[in-house]
Amino acid sequence: MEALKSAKAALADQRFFDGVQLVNGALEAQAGSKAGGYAEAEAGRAEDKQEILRSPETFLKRELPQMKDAQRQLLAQLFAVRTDLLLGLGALKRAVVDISAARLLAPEDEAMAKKQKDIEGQLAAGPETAAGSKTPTSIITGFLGAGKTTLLNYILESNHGKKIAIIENEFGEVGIDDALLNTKSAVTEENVIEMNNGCICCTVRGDLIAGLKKLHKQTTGKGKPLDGIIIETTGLADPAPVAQTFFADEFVSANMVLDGILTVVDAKHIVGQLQEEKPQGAVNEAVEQIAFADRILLNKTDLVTEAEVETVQKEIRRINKTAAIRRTQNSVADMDFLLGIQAFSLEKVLMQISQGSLEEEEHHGHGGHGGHGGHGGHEGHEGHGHDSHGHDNHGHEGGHEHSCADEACEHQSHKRHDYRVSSVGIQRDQEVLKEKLDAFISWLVQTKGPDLYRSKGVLAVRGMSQKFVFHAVHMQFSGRPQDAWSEGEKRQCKMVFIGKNLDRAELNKKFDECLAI
Ligand SMILES: Nc1nc2c(ncn2[C@@H]2O[C@H](COP(=O)(O)OP(=O)(O)OP(=O)(O)O)[C@@H](O)[C@H]2O)c(=O)[nH]1
Repeated sequence: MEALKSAKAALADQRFFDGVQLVNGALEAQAGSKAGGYAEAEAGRAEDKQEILRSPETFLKRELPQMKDAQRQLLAQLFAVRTDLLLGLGALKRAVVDISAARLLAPEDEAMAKKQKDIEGQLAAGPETAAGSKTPTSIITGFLGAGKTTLLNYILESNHGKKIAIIENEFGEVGIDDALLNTKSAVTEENVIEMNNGCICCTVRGDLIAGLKKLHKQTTGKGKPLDGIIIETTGLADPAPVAQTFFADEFVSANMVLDGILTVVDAKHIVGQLQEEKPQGAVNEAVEQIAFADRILLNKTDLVTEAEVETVQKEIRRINKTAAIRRTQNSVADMDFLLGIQAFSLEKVLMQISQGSLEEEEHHGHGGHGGHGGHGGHEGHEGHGHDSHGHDNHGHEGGHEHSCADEACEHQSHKRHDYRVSSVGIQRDQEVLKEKLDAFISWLVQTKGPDLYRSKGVLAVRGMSQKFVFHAVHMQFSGRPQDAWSEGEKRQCKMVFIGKNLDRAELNKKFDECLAI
């Protein structure tokens, strides 16, 4: 069957969401197929389609006796492929449901029996190893009118077969976004919780926790676990306290995992929004939202020229060098770009940094050739074991880490707006000493925490056979040794910091004090 073949190809390419959608389509077609000899009544077909996606076991127990062998085999394969796709997305609980369905259809298949045992073993191993047992949660942020609700609706309308709940934070007018939401999607009213006490970022984080708890009770507590949660923040919100909730609160960190921060940017207005002068001490929300992003949707590209999009992209790169950028219209992007990105998992940091995919910016220079949509990101780094160049902290960082002899280039850099937010990358081909690293981290978190929006890194610690991997949002730090260095692999340290008023020279100097020389 064509869809099965395509789903297998998607699995091989790690396009997990695409793959899930292909399988869902095929399963729906099977459930709705009169030729299949089941689901006869027209009225029953829509329900069957939902049921085969959401509760395959119930569907199969009822329909199995009427199925022909060929259909059983096809369905078994579809569920087996969807199991692997869900594993790719880290959705362990859903994978168990699917492999159980596949086993119902093909009880003699030993490979499937083994797979079922493995997955159940992983789940039983507890939340630390089974990140998949936590509900992945995405934060959508972006300036007023950028296209956040459009993105939310697009995700909800996509045929991903997932049960996703929404938490919205309204600023000012109550309930507008709620009214705009398309209710024919996977969202049911009971899953929409609005934060009406004002701004989610500073005053109602308690409400967010309460909201998440309520959701958990309404769903997992009733045996109807969610596949995901999306939090849409107001256009004026700082996403940090929302993100920090996932580190700081015990209940939330035990049951939910932050999947990523998606920032929608209005290609036509963003440069003005970024450059808007704020009163002393006040934050520019548009700058912060870009600084925090794991994924950036450069939206409304229909309203600007190609040259303008290029300029906007360069400005974004000056603030955040690691987020992947995708140019969009009406916030339409691949589901794999948006959900299941696991941006906060230590494994992802490790993969991203060890693959060296973050290093291209330096070679491109000029700070602007970053996001070729969907690429894991690009990151400036400080060269190999030597301190970098004479840029001070007057806002010319970001795109100009290299010492540029080109006069025109310098000239251009001095005309640039000073966002005070930039990315600093550090790379050293040396090891660090553990006790000095602890002191560095403690200095970093305590003195720079408020200004440090995002940081992540992979470090080689002397005497440690594993890589020390960390990530942090402001002062919320998470790090641990994982994955051994391979035989012959160069032991090195790579980090990136995104924040306000970052003093590149100071960060380098302090980090160099940790080096084992
Ligand atoms: N031309 C154009 N319009 C778009 C695009 N994406 C969204 N819009 C429109 O822009 C307007 C604002 O979109 P929303 O999705 O409501 O934006 P938002 O970020 O949720 O807005 P707030 O809730 O006010 O912060 C709507 O009228 C959308 O239809 C796009 O790519 N091109």
